[in-house]
Amino acid sequence: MNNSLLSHPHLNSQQKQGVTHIKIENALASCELSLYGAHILSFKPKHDLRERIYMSPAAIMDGTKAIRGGIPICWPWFGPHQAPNAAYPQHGYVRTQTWHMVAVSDNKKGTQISLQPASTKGEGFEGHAELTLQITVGKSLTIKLITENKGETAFSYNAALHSYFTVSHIDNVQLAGLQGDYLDKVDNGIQKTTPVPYRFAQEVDRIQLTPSPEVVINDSQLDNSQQTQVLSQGHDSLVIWNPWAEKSAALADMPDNGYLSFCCVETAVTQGHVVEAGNQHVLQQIIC
Ligand SMILES: O=P(O)(O)OC[C@H]1O[C@@H](O)[C@H](O)[C@@H](O)[C@@H]1O
Repeated sequence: MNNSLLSHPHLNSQQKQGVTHIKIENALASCELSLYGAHILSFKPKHDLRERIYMSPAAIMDGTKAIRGGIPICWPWFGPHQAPNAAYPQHGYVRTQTWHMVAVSDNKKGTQISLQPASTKGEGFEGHAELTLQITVGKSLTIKLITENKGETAFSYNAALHSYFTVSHIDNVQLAGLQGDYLDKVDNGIQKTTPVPYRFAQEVDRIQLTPSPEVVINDSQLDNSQQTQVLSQGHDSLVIWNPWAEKSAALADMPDNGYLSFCCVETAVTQGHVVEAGNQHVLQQIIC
Protein backbone atom coordinates (compact mmCIF):
# COMPACT_ATOMS: atom_id res chain seq x y z
CA MET A 1 0.00 0.00 0.00
CA ASN A 2 1.13 3.55 -0.69
CA ASN A 3 1.85 4.58 2.92
CA SER A 4 1.62 8.27 2.11
CA LEU A 5 -2.14 7.75 1.81
CA LEU A 6 -2.22 7.06 5.54
CA SER A 7 -0.86 10.51 6.31
CA HIS A 8 -4.17 12.04 5.21
CA PRO A 9 -5.38 14.23 8.12
CA HIS A 10 -8.66 12.35 8.52
CA LEU A 11 -7.15 8.88 8.63
CA ASN A 12 -5.56 6.92 11.41
CA SER A 13 -4.22 3.40 11.19
CA GLN A 14 -3.66 0.89 13.94
CA GLN A 15 -2.53 -2.73 14.11
CA LYS A 16 -4.97 -4.99 15.96
CA GLN A 17 -4.19 -8.71 16.23
CA GLY A 18 -1.83 -8.38 13.28
CA VAL A 19 -4.45 -6.75 11.04
CA THR A 20 -4.47 -3.10 9.92
CA HIS A 21 -7.51 -1.12 10.99
CA ILE A 22 -8.26 2.29 9.54
CA LYS A 23 -10.28 4.95 11.28
CA ILE A 24 -11.70 7.77 9.23
CA GLU A 25 -12.86 10.75 11.23
CA ASN A 26 -13.96 14.16 10.01
CA ALA A 27 -16.41 16.87 11.11
CA LEU A 28 -19.37 14.78 9.98
CA ALA A 29 -18.77 11.21 11.14
CA SER A 30 -16.39 8.46 12.14
CA CYS A 31 -15.98 5.07 10.53
CA GLU A 32 -13.66 2.16 11.25
CA LEU A 33 -12.68 -0.64 8.92
CA SER A 34 -10.41 -3.65 8.87
CA LEU A 35 -8.25 -4.14 5.80
CA TYR A 36 -9.08 -7.84 6.17
CA GLY A 37 -12.03 -7.96 3.79
CA ALA A 38 -12.22 -4.11 3.55
CA HIS A 39 -14.72 -4.81 6.26
CA ILE A 40 -16.52 -1.81 7.79
CA LEU A 41 -16.82 -2.28 11.56
CA SER A 42 -18.44 0.95 12.70
CA PHE A 43 -20.18 4.05 11.37
CA LYS A 44 -21.24 6.89 13.69
CA PRO A 45 -22.48 10.16 12.23
CA LYS A 46 -21.72 13.13 14.49
CA HIS A 47 -25.20 14.63 14.26
CA ASP A 48 -26.58 11.89 16.51
CA LEU A 49 -23.51 9.84 17.58
CA ARG A 50 -25.60 6.69 17.08
CA GLU A 51 -23.74 3.56 16.01
CA ARG A 52 -25.45 2.10 12.94
CA ILE A 53 -23.47 -1.13 12.63
CA TYR A 54 -23.65 -4.32 14.69
CA MET A 55 -20.41 -6.16 15.41
CA SER A 56 -20.48 -9.54 17.07
CA PRO A 57 -18.54 -9.34 20.36
CA ALA A 58 -17.27 -12.85 19.55
CA ALA A 59 -16.08 -12.00 16.02
CA ILE A 60 -12.68 -13.39 15.05
CA MET A 61 -10.57 -10.39 14.15
CA ASP A 62 -7.14 -11.87 13.45
CA GLY A 63 -7.59 -12.47 9.74
CA THR A 64 -8.15 -16.22 9.97
CA LYS A 65 -11.92 -16.19 9.36
CA ALA A 66 -14.49 -13.87 7.81
CA ILE A 67 -15.53 -11.22 10.34
CA ARG A 68 -18.97 -11.72 11.96
CA GLY A 69 -20.93 -8.45 11.91
CA GLY A 70 -20.05 -5.17 10.24
CA ILE A 71 -20.30 -5.08 6.45
CA PRO A 72 -18.88 -8.17 4.74
CA ILE A 73 -18.26 -7.82 1.00
CA CYS A 74 -19.65 -10.87 -0.81
CA TRP A 75 -18.17 -11.23 -4.32
CA PRO A 76 -18.11 -12.67 -7.02
CA TRP A 77 -20.91 -14.94 -5.82
CA PHE A 78 -23.49 -14.73 -3.06
CA GLY A 79 -24.15 -17.60 -0.64
CA PRO A 80 -22.93 -21.03 -1.68
CA HIS A 81 -21.30 -21.33 -5.13
CA GLN A 82 -23.68 -22.70 -7.74
CA ALA A 83 -21.36 -25.49 -8.90
CA PRO A 84 -22.38 -28.81 -7.32
CA ASN A 85 -19.93 -30.34 -4.84
CA ALA A 86 -17.64 -27.37 -5.08
CA ALA A 87 -15.53 -26.60 -2.04
CA TYR A 88 -15.73 -22.90 -2.84
CA PRO A 89 -16.22 -20.57 0.12
CA GLN A 90 -19.64 -19.19 0.99
CA HIS A 91 -20.11 -15.59 -0.24
CA GLY A 92 -17.03 -15.64 -2.49
CA TYR A 93 -13.42 -15.00 -1.61
CA VAL A 94 -12.78 -11.29 -1.15
CA ARG A 95 -14.11 -11.05 2.41
CA THR A 96 -11.15 -13.19 3.48
CA GLN A 97 -8.49 -11.26 1.57
CA THR A 98 -6.29 -8.40 2.65
CA TRP A 99 -7.24 -5.23 0.80
CA HIS A 100 -5.15 -2.08 0.33
CA MET A 101 -6.01 1.55 -0.02
CA VAL A 102 -5.55 3.04 -3.48
CA ALA A 103 -6.89 6.58 -2.98
CA VAL A 104 -8.12 9.00 -0.36
CA SER A 105 -9.55 12.48 -0.79
CA ASP A 106 -12.01 14.93 0.70
CA ASN A 107 -15.03 16.32 -1.08
CA LYS A 108 -18.11 18.21 0.04
CA LYS A 109 -19.83 14.99 1.11
CA GLY A 110 -16.98 13.83 3.34
CA THR A 111 -13.84 11.74 3.17
CA GLN A 112 -13.64 9.20 0.37
CA ILE A 113 -11.34 6.21 0.38
CA SER A 114 -10.96 3.53 -2.27
CA LEU A 115 -9.66 0.03 -1.64
CA GLN A 116 -8.83 -2.99 -3.75
CA PRO A 117 -8.33 -6.65 -2.83
CA ALA A 118 -5.00 -8.43 -3.25
CA SER A 119 -6.48 -10.32 -6.21
CA THR A 120 -9.82 -10.71 -7.94
CA LYS A 121 -8.94 -14.10 -9.35
CA GLY A 122 -10.10 -17.21 -7.58
CA GLU A 123 -11.32 -20.71 -8.21
CA GLY A 124 -14.96 -20.64 -9.21
CA PHE A 125 -14.83 -17.37 -11.17
CA GLU A 126 -13.52 -17.08 -14.71
CA GLY A 127 -13.93 -13.32 -15.24
CA HIS A 128 -11.08 -10.87 -15.58
CA ALA A 129 -12.23 -8.16 -13.19
CA GLU A 130 -11.02 -5.15 -11.30
CA LEU A 131 -12.85 -4.61 -8.03
CA THR A 132 -12.89 -1.36 -6.08
CA LEU A 133 -14.68 -0.51 -2.87
CA GLN A 134 -15.24 3.22 -2.57
CA ILE A 135 -16.43 4.46 0.81
CA THR A 136 -17.52 8.03 1.53
CA VAL A 137 -17.73 8.90 5.20
CA GLY A 138 -19.98 11.90 5.72
CA LYS A 139 -23.37 12.63 7.24
CA SER A 140 -24.31 9.31 5.69
CA LEU A 141 -22.08 6.40 4.70
CA THR A 142 -21.91 5.69 0.97
CA ILE A 143 -20.49 2.34 -0.10
CA LYS A 144 -19.89 1.60 -3.77
CA LEU A 145 -18.65 -1.76 -4.97
CA ILE A 146 -17.37 -1.23 -8.51
CA THR A 147 -16.86 -4.30 -10.69
CA GLU A 148 -15.04 -3.55 -13.93
CA ASN A 149 -14.58 -6.04 -16.73
CA LYS A 150 -10.95 -5.79 -17.83
CA GLY A 151 -11.17 -8.85 -20.09
CA GLU A 152 -12.29 -9.46 -23.63
CA THR A 153 -15.44 -11.41 -22.89
CA ALA A 154 -18.50 -10.73 -20.78
CA PHE A 155 -18.84 -12.28 -17.34
CA SER A 156 -21.68 -12.66 -14.86
CA TYR A 157 -21.32 -12.09 -11.14
CA ASN A 158 -23.30 -11.88 -7.90
CA ALA A 159 -22.47 -9.82 -4.84
CA ALA A 160 -23.78 -8.32 -1.62
CA LEU A 161 -23.04 -5.50 0.77
CA HIS A 162 -24.00 -7.70 3.71
CA SER A 163 -24.65 -5.02 6.34
CA TYR A 164 -25.44 -5.95 9.93
CA PHE A 165 -27.46 -3.15 11.57
CA THR A 166 -27.58 -2.70 15.31
CA VAL A 167 -31.08 -2.60 16.86
CA SER A 168 -32.30 -2.04 20.45
CA HIS A 169 -33.98 -5.47 20.43
CA ILE A 170 -35.17 -7.51 17.45
CA ASP A 171 -38.73 -7.48 18.88
CA ASN A 172 -38.73 -3.68 18.49
CA VAL A 173 -37.98 -3.80 14.77
CA GLN A 174 -40.27 -3.39 11.80
CA LEU A 175 -38.92 -2.98 8.28
CA ALA A 176 -40.59 -0.65 5.81
CA GLY A 177 -40.10 -0.39 2.06
CA LEU A 178 -39.97 -4.07 1.10
CA GLN A 179 -42.55 -5.36 -1.34
CA GLY A 180 -43.28 -8.06 -3.92
CA ASP A 181 -42.18 -11.66 -3.52
CA TYR A 182 -39.22 -13.23 -1.79
CA LEU A 183 -37.45 -16.58 -1.97
CA ASP A 184 -37.58 -18.20 1.44
CA LYS A 185 -34.17 -19.78 2.06
CA VAL A 186 -35.43 -21.45 5.23
CA ASP A 187 -38.28 -23.12 3.33
CA ASN A 188 -36.63 -24.72 0.27
CA GLY A 189 -36.43 -21.41 -1.61
CA ILE A 190 -40.23 -21.27 -2.03
CA GLN A 191 -41.46 -17.97 -3.47
CA LYS A 192 -43.74 -16.12 -1.03
CA THR A 193 -45.42 -12.73 -0.66
CA THR A 194 -43.71 -10.11 1.49
CA PRO A 195 -45.53 -9.80 4.83
CA VAL A 196 -47.03 -6.56 6.12
CA PRO A 197 -46.04 -5.60 8.76
CA TYR A 198 -42.49 -6.93 8.30
CA ARG A 199 -41.31 -8.12 11.70
CA PHE A 200 -38.96 -10.80 13.05
CA ALA A 201 -40.31 -13.69 15.14
CA GLN A 202 -38.26 -16.59 13.77
CA GLU A 203 -35.24 -17.29 11.58
CA VAL A 204 -35.44 -15.04 8.53
CA ASP A 205 -33.29 -15.68 5.45
CA ARG A 206 -34.99 -14.14 2.44
CA ILE A 207 -34.04 -12.98 -1.00
CA GLN A 208 -36.45 -10.14 -1.67
CA LEU A 209 -36.84 -10.07 -5.45
CA THR A 210 -38.12 -6.49 -5.80
CA PRO A 211 -35.10 -4.20 -5.59
CA SER A 212 -36.61 -1.51 -3.38
CA PRO A 213 -34.50 1.65 -3.42
CA GLU A 214 -35.18 2.45 0.23
CA VAL A 215 -35.68 0.31 3.32
CA VAL A 216 -36.24 1.83 6.75
CA ILE A 217 -35.32 -0.15 9.87
CA ASN A 218 -37.97 1.16 12.26
CA ASP A 219 -36.93 0.61 15.87
CA SER A 220 -39.66 1.48 18.37
CA GLN A 221 -37.03 2.76 20.81
CA LEU A 222 -36.09 5.58 18.42
CA ASP A 223 -37.97 8.68 17.27
CA ASN A 224 -39.22 8.73 13.70
CA SER A 225 -36.48 11.16 12.68
CA GLN A 226 -33.75 8.83 14.01
CA GLN A 227 -34.54 5.63 12.11
CA THR A 228 -31.83 3.98 10.01
CA GLN A 229 -32.43 4.26 6.28
CA VAL A 230 -30.81 1.93 3.78
CA LEU A 231 -30.72 3.26 0.22
CA SER A 232 -29.68 0.89 -2.56
CA GLN A 233 -28.77 1.13 -6.24
CA GLY A 234 -27.51 -1.31 -8.85
CA HIS A 235 -29.09 -4.27 -7.02
CA ASP A 236 -31.61 -6.86 -8.17
CA SER A 237 -32.59 -7.95 -4.66
CA LEU A 238 -32.35 -7.25 -0.96
CA VAL A 239 -31.43 -10.04 1.40
CA ILE A 240 -32.95 -9.94 4.86
CA TRP A 241 -31.28 -12.15 7.43
CA ASN A 242 -31.58 -12.92 11.12
CA PRO A 243 -30.38 -16.35 12.32
CA TRP A 244 -32.70 -16.46 15.37
CA ALA A 245 -31.93 -18.44 18.54
CA GLU A 246 -30.82 -21.88 17.38
CA LYS A 247 -28.53 -20.75 14.54
CA SER A 248 -27.15 -17.88 16.60
CA ALA A 249 -26.15 -20.38 19.30
CA ALA A 250 -24.59 -22.62 16.63
CA LEU A 251 -22.37 -19.81 15.31
CA ALA A 252 -19.07 -19.97 17.20
CA ASP A 253 -18.35 -16.30 16.51
CA MET A 254 -21.66 -14.94 17.82
CA PRO A 255 -23.03 -14.90 21.39
CA ASP A 256 -26.04 -17.20 21.87
CA ASN A 257 -28.36 -14.21 22.15
CA GLY A 258 -26.57 -12.18 19.44
CA TYR A 259 -29.59 -12.42 17.15
CA LEU A 260 -31.54 -10.11 19.46
CA SER A 261 -29.29 -7.17 18.64
CA PHE A 262 -29.20 -6.94 14.84
CA CYS A 263 -30.81 -7.52 11.51
CA CYS A 264 -29.08 -7.71 8.14
CA VAL A 265 -30.39 -5.68 5.21
CA GLU A 266 -28.16 -6.58 2.29
CA THR A 267 -27.99 -4.72 -0.99
CA ALA A 268 -27.43 -7.60 -3.37
CA VAL A 269 -27.10 -9.00 -6.85
CA THR A 270 -28.34 -12.59 -6.61
CA GLN A 271 -29.72 -13.25 -10.10
CA GLY A 272 -26.44 -12.80 -12.00
CA HIS A 273 -25.43 -9.46 -13.48
CA VAL A 274 -23.63 -9.53 -16.82
CA VAL A 275 -20.78 -7.07 -17.23
CA GLU A 276 -19.69 -6.68 -20.85
CA ALA A 277 -15.99 -6.36 -21.74
CA GLY A 278 -14.76 -2.87 -20.92
CA ASN A 279 -17.86 -2.01 -18.86
CA GLN A 280 -18.41 -1.65 -15.15
CA HIS A 281 -21.25 -2.21 -12.72
CA VAL A 282 -21.74 -0.36 -9.45
CA LEU A 283 -23.56 -1.83 -6.46
CA GLN A 284 -24.28 0.91 -3.94
CA GLN A 285 -25.60 1.14 -0.43
CA ILE A 286 -26.09 4.39 1.49
CA ILE A 287 -26.65 4.21 5.23
CA CYS A 288 -28.34 7.23 6.81
O1 LIG B 1 -22.21 -17.27 8.02
P1 LIG B 1 -22.00 -16.47 6.76
O2 LIG B 1 -21.27 -17.23 5.69
O3 LIG B 1 -21.36 -15.14 7.04
O4 LIG B 1 -23.44 -16.17 6.18
C1 LIG B 1 -24.42 -15.58 6.96
C2 LIG B 1 -25.75 -15.54 6.22
O5 LIG B 1 -25.63 -14.62 5.16
C3 LIG B 1 -26.87 -14.37 4.50
O6 LIG B 1 -26.67 -13.41 3.52
C4 LIG B 1 -27.35 -15.65 3.86
O7 LIG B 1 -28.58 -15.41 3.18
C5 LIG B 1 -27.51 -16.70 4.93
O8 LIG B 1 -27.94 -17.92 4.33
C6 LIG B 1 -26.21 -16.89 5.68
O9 LIG B 1 -26.40 -17.80 6.73
